[in-house]
Amino acid sequence: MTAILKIENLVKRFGGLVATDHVSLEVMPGEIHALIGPNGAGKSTLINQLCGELQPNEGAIHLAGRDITHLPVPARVDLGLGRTFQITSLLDEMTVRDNIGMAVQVREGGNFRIWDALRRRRAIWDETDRLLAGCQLADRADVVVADLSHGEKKQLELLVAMAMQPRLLLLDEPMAGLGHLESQQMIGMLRDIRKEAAILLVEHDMEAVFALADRISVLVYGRIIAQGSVDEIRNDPAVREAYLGAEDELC
Ligand SMILES: Nc1ncnc2c1ncn2[C@@H]1O[C@H](COP(=O)(O)OP(=O)(O)OP(=O)(O)O)[C@@H](O)[C@H]1O
Repeated sequence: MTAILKIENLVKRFGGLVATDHVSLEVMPGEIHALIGPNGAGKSTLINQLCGELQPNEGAIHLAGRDITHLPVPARVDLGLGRTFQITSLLDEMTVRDNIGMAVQVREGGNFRIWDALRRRRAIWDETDRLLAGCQLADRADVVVADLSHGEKKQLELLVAMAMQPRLLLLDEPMAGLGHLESQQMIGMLRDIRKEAAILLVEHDMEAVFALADRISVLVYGRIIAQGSVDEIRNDPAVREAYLGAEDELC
């Protein structure tokens, strides 16, 4: 089976600092692969190279078998790379349904200026309703974004990303700022989403990582120090020492 994402020996230097140091990992179809590590480990630098916002100094990135290392951001999106954009990308005065519908429309090649004419098209709303079905947000479809809670905005952000039909979704701390109930809802959404897109999950919330991940890579000072299943990572002495330190944090 071809990996959806294959990263080979990715190196990114900022002057004398090696922020990602020969990082290699694979994400298989249907898999949730978590990337964990302490502050400054290089997680965001890695994600930014995958998105195309940073160019690596060495190494290669393959998406579903295609070398995307030197492709610009929009070309990567066209090939199926998706990410969330930290709520700021949501349109505050528009409803939940319109935000998703607009993203569906963008994927189909339309643009914001002709949105009013396009919003009457049935196919857009069928796809929007499909994305909303089964989500907590379905009951809030006609609420404007400005009136949503933080957790609801994060759920909407995820649905907007899924409207682009990515093969691989890059998620940078989806649990950040969520309460316990909202985190549980987010975990449920991510479990559903994995049926449609593989996920590379950067997350500090270990409860969520252990609940969701098929495989975990541990990044410390730019290097992968361990890769494995939840049990393998939990029981790895090097991970305990280098990353979390306190044993009970991994339980
Ligand atoms: N544009 C930049 N110029 C110089 N140094 C940078 C730049 N971006 C990141 N760094 C450095 O690279 C290292 C990795 O940073 P990065 O933000 O990728 O870590 P992180 O694992 O995402 O941390 P956090 O969990 O705090 O978000 C850090 O030492 C950081 O200071």
